[in-house]
Amino acid sequence: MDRIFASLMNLRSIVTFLVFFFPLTVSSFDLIPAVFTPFSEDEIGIGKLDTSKVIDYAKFLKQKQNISSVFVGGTNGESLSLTLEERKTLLEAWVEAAPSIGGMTIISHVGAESIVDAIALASHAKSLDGVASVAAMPPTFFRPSSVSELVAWFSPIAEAAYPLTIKYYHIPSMTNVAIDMDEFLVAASSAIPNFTGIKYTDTDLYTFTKCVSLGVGEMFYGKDETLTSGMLLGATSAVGSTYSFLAPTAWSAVHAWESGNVKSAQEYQGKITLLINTMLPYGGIPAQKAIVKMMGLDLGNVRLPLTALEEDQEANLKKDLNAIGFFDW
Ligand SMILES: CC(=O)N[C@H](C=O)[C@@H](O)[C@H](O)[C@H](O)CO
Ligand SMILES: CC(=O)C(=O)O
Repeated sequence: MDRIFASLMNLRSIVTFLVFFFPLTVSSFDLIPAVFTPFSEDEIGIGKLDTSKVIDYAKFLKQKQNISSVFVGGTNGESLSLTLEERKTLLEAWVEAAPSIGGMTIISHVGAESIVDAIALASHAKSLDGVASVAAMPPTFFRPSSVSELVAWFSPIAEAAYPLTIKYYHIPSMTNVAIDMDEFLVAASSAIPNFTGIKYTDTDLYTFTKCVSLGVGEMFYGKDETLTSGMLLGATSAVGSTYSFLAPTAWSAVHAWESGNVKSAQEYQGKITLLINTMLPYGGIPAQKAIVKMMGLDLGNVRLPLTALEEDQEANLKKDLNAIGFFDW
């Protein structure tokens, strides 16, 4: 008994020593994968939403990628190729899967071509117990063309999401909506009570910096190939496709940067960029789903008009990934 007590006291002094000399700086910077949507084969070859795979996906993220937040139904989730019902079902599956891995922070993308659908998705997200916040990209066919049009379109969606918070999802390479984000940030912050910032997927770092300098809202960074540049400029978290399978490397980059080890952060960033350069020629989403499959999690196909890699392409991608040493990172 005495020996146990003595060793406990020893343990206590060791812990006291560690805490005193190595104070834990708990970082709030989060890596949030923009999760892919699982499909299974169907008779007509367009892919059937397969939510039965979500639970394995959640476990994979937690156990192999040290991830506890997800961005559901965004670009890489092929949201604009899903029906409204499918998008709701998908979100419900993530909400149901979360407790099995001890909880997850779930951010739901609710943007849609019809504002009516976007409002319906925002209300649906709010109605579920387990969605932390939402984000919305603008319509891409009839596009808002000014800050005021964008605020006018965004406001009712934000209202439907209230009291959940909402971010604007800026991804001009896909939406062709290239409105000045610093001006929008100012206008949206004053007009919309639950607006909390921008998920920023663009290479224009000047505008990103202007947004950060305004000091209103959070800026989520969406270009994995320059994650650490985003951190330097003031990103508060990052949302990206590669954090479904490259998170250990990305976490190393984040931690190196946070502990002031710039050289090491550059090296990890270099790996992320190398992976993306290797993967992109095979096509973004199909290639990344193929990588996840090579790591033991089969999320199935993609939905038309996207097409999955042919077997030989998959083999070549694997060869290229082996050549850069990815599977040992
Ligand atoms: C255009 C696009 O889909 N961007 C994603 C996020 O928003 C990124 O996560 C990219 O997939 C990633 O940076 C690789 O290029
Ligand atoms: C990467 C990202 O944010 C998306 O797929 O929506």
